[in-house]
Amino acid sequence: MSASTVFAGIWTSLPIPLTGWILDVIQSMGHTQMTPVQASTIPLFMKNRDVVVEAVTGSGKTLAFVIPILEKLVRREARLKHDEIGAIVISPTRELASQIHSIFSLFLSSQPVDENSAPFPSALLLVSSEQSSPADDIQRFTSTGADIVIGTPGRMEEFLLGKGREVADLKGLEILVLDEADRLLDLGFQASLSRIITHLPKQRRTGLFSATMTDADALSELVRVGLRNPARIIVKVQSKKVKGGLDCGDGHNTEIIEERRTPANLQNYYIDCRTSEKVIQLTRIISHEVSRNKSSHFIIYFATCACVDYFYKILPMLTKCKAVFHSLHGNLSPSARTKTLAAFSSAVPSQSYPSVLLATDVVARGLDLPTVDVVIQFDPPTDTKTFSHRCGRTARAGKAGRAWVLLSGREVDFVDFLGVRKIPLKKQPYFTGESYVSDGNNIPEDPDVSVFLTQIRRVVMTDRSLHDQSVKAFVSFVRAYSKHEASYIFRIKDLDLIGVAKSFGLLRLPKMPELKQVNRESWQDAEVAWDTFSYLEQAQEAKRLAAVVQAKANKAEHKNDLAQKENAPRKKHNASWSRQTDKKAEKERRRDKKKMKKRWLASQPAAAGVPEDQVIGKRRRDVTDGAFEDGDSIDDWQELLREEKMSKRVRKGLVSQKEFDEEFGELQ
Ligand SMILES: Nc1ncnc2c1ncn2[C@@H]1O[C@H](COP(=O)(O)OP(=O)(O)OP(=O)(O)O)[C@@H](O)[C@H]1O
Repeated sequence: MSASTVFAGIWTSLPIPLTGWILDVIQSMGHTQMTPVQASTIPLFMKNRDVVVEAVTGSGKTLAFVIPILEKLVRREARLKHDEIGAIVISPTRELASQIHSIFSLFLSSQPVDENSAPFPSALLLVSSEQSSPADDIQRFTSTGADIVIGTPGRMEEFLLGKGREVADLKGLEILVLDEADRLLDLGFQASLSRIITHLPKQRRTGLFSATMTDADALSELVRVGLRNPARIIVKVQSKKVKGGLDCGDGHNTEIIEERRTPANLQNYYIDCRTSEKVIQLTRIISHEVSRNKSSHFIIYFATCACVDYFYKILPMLTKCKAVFHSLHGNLSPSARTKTLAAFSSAVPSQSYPSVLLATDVVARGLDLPTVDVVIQFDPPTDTKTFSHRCGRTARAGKAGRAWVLLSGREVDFVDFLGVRKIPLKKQPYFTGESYVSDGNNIPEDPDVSVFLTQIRRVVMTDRSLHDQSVKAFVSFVRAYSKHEASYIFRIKDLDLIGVAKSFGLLRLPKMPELKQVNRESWQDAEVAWDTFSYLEQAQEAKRLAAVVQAKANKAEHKNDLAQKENAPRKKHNASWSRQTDKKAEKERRRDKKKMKKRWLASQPAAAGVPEDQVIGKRRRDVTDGAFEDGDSIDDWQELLREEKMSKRVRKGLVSQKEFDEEFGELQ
């Protein structure tokens, strides 16, 4: 660590002296003194206390649990048996778990050879990878044994509660460490963590470590994680701030001491710009950092995996310097992630070839990349804790570092929001270009917005898959934006979506509900021959062409269907017209019958008080006698009889009027 770091004494000043070879390894790392978090945590954790530790990023928390774990295992009266596990460390990401594993390996590989006892076995790493399945984890454990097991929650659960149950003995477990504990106790990991913890013996020490372990987190989780009477260790950072204008009468400004939750050597800046100007500012920050501060190692954070993928393709065309770009996010395969991280961290960047890692929050926590000079948050994170962790990838171990965040419009309120949480930010003026003219009051949109838009579009138009990626990135960004924790600052309705579309260099606006009400005055689609706009990749292009043919066929079919449908209603209309005429004819026929019936009834004895059924009987007789001379068919008269009967049933309530009407139409 640099001279500006406050150290907390030499290693030999610890109340319980460290084992010789462990001390040697620490010295070989170049760490001559303890950091404050190490000086306060190591003695307590070694003395069987549970601990809840909060100290800023890059302050050396890893050794604060690695050393006590090793010391506990070394000091055991009896060595752990082959199938026994003595310590478990859980971390939220595979990268962080691997990093912790490599530190344990450094120690364990340096143990002295003892003729009387076997060396401590290597620590076992449980993370997802193409090379190692959960079955391999079991196989590695049974063949070599492991006193220390490190892993991500999912894989750890699979091991401890799955097949590992049959081969691993947890009775001797002495320590459980949750690194980035607040993240592990978040909703996403909660269920898995609870199952693991319930499975572990209660007689153990537990340590929770994080840079953002707030009191609320710690207290609410103590019971759940099974901590007993823990020691709460908070390492505070204080920095001097010159309060301008507070003149004490001697012409000097007053210096005040302020507490902060970010490393003392981290300078945190924000730039207020339009959404459409974000990419311009990003490229200018990189140029500024390279030329002014000789920075060569950058991490740039984006909101989503799709944004990382897209800007990984676009940014190299826009940055002035010849940077080497890397991309890392959770949708990449484990081996791609490992390769990228190795390439980025081992790169020997120079001012002329800076190394730039584009990433999502999968790289926000815990990763120790000591050479990172600058962190740029292209998109602000969804919560303040992540803000600290992202910034904390630079200014580690006492080194200087700078972090930048781009904020637009109402988002600037986020600065005060962070200030309250002891994360101070300084405003940095907008980086202007050569053609930028401002009249001081009314600042126009940077003319380079249209220059960049044209440039990005030119690139996008070289390959249709870039267009697909741009849309995917845009949509994913809008969706992510609406999930911000500080939703009253990051409001989707305040977001300048056209500005976002411009900075993404979209060729046209996608169809999405968020864009429905948007004023499109300042937007113009790119001129694209969509039918011939092709994919560079042959298989993908062949698929597109096949889809075009299919779409044409579908269209023709659809046209046909439409034509048929257009005819269909006419037919229906005709049909109904003809039905109407039929109905009319039927009506007339029935009216005639009715008249006939009336005439006939008038001539019957019913009029003289003869009961109805007898009348009908008489009628029937008359029918059969051929008493009617007007030539109506017998069928008609039979129907009249049926009708007569049914009307009687209606009157008795045995048949409904509706049924009657259905049967005899408007005869009534
Ligand atoms: N006593 C020490 N003296 C000098 N450097 C140290 C010391 N202890 C650790 N370091 C270095 O400090 C850097 C940061 O350490 P570490 O990764 O443990 O930080 P951390 O507090 O866990 O950070 P984060 O919160 O980001 O996970 C590492 O490069 C490590 O080698």
